[in-house]
Amino acid sequence: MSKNLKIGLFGFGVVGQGLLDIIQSQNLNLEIIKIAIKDPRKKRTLNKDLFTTDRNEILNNTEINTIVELINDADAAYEIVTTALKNGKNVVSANKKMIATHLKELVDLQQKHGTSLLYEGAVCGSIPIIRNLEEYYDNELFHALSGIFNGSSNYILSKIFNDGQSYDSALKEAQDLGFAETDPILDVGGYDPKYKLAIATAHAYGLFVNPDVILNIGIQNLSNNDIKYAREKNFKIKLVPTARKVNTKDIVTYVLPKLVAKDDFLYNVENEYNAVAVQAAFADKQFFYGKGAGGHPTGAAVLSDIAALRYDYRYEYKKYHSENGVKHTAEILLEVYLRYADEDLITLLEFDNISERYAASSYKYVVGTVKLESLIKNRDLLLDQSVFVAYTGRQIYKQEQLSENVFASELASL
Ligand SMILES: NC(=O)C1=CN([C@@H]2O[C@H](COP(=O)(O)OP(=O)(O)OC[C@H]3O[C@@H](n4cnc5c(N)ncnc54)[C@H](OP(=O)(O)O)[C@@H]3O)[C@@H](O)[C@H]2O)C=CC1
Ligand SMILES: N[C@@H](CC=O)C(=O)O
Repeated sequence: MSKNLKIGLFGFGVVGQGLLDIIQSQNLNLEIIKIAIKDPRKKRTLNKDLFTTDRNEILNNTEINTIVELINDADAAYEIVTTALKNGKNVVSANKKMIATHLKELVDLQQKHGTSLLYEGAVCGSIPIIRNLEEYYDNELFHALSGIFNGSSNYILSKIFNDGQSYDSALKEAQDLGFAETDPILDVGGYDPKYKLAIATAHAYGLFVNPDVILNIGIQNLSNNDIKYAREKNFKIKLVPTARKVNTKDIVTYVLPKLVAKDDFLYNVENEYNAVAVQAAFADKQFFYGKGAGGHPTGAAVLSDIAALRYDYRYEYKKYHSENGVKHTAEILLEVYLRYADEDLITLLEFDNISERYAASSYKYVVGTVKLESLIKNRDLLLDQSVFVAYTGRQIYKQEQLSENVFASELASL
C-alpha cells in the first residue's frame, strides 16, 4: 500500500516553487503541511499561514512524515536533514554540497534510525542517474563515468562558443534563469560538479571520497586566447567531471575543463542540459541526457524521490557495504593544454612530456602530460587569472595498467 505523505518543505525558491508548480498540476496523494523560509517579508504565491521561519515547527510536527529540503544554505541544510532523520522522518534533498560533504554520516544515520534520504535532484537535475548507478551497474563491471554536471557553466560555455556572447553576460543570464548557485563561483569554479561527482562516485563504486581531495579547476579564467585556440582546432570547451577505474581497485576523480571534439558525446550538450556518459565492461558506452538545472527539471527529480518514498524506497549502498576494497588515487598522467604567464609554473608542474609550445609576449601555452598529483599540489597557482588548464582527453596509462586487458580498451574512451 502506498503511504500518505504529509510534507514539511524547507525552501521556496527556484526549486521549491518548481516542485509546487508540478504538484499543483497533478492529482497526487500528498499534502504540503508547512513551508519553512528565511525571509518573512518576501511576497509569496501561497497563503501566508502556510509559511514559517521556525524550523522546529516542521521538525517537531508529528503529523509530518516527510521532509523536503530545498534551501540554499548547506550548513543549515545539514542541521535540518540530520535532525529529521533522527526524528524518524524520511527526507528528500537537492543539496549536493551538504550531501557530498557528510555522505558517510548520512548513510549511518539512515541505517541507525531506519529512515531514508533520497537525493536524485542533487546530481544532474532531471537525469535519473543515482538510481541507475545504485541499482543497475555492478561494481566489478563499472569502469568510468564522466559528463556535464553543471548547467550554469555549460550555459555560459554554449553562449560563448555558439553565439559569441561574453562570459559576464552569459553568467548573468544563467543567474537570471535560476540555474546558478547563490555564489556562482561554486558553478564556474567547478565546486558544484565536484560535489555531484563525489555523490555519483559513492553510488557507482561504493567509494566515499571527501570532496576536498578531488581536484576541481573551473572555467572562471577562460580567456579569448583559450577560446581562439579551441576554435582553431575545432574543439568546444566543456567543464567535465570524471571518475574512472585505472585498475581493478584504484579510482581516479577530477573536474577539469576539457577540449571536446565533434565526435565526443558531450560536444552537442548545450545550455543548461547535463549529460552522463558511462562505460561498463560489456554494456560498453551509455549516455544519459537531460536538463540539469532549473525549477521544473529539478522539481521533477525531487517529486520522483517523494513518490519513491511512498513505497519506502531507500538507497541500500550495496557496493559500499560489500567492502570491495576500492580506493582513491591521484596516480595518473593527464595530457593538458596550459595557458600560463610565469615560466616557474612549468617547472613546478614537472611535465612528463611537452608536445606543443607557443610563446608570445601576451600569450603562452604548452600542451603536455602532467601528473594529476602535480596539478593537485599546485592548485592554488592554477587558480591565478593568468592560468587556464584544459584536459585534452588523453590519459596516459602506466605499463602495468595497460597489461590489465580490461582497462586497456578504455584508452580512447570517455
Ligand atoms: N536552481 C537549480 O537549478 C538547482 C538547485 N539545486 C539545489 O537546490 C537547493 C535550492 O536551490 P534554489 O531553489 O535554486 O535556491 P533559491 O536561492 O532559489 O531558494 C532558496 C530558498 O531557501 C530558503 N532558505 C534559505 N535558508 C533557509 C533556512 N535556513 N531555513 C529555511 N529556508 C531557507 C530561502 O528563503 P527565502 O525565500 O525566504 O529567501 C529560499 O526560499 C540548493 O541546494 C541548490 O544547490 C539543485 C539542482 C538544481
Ligand atoms: N547551479 C547548478 C544547479 C543545479 O544543480 C547548476 O548550474 O547545474
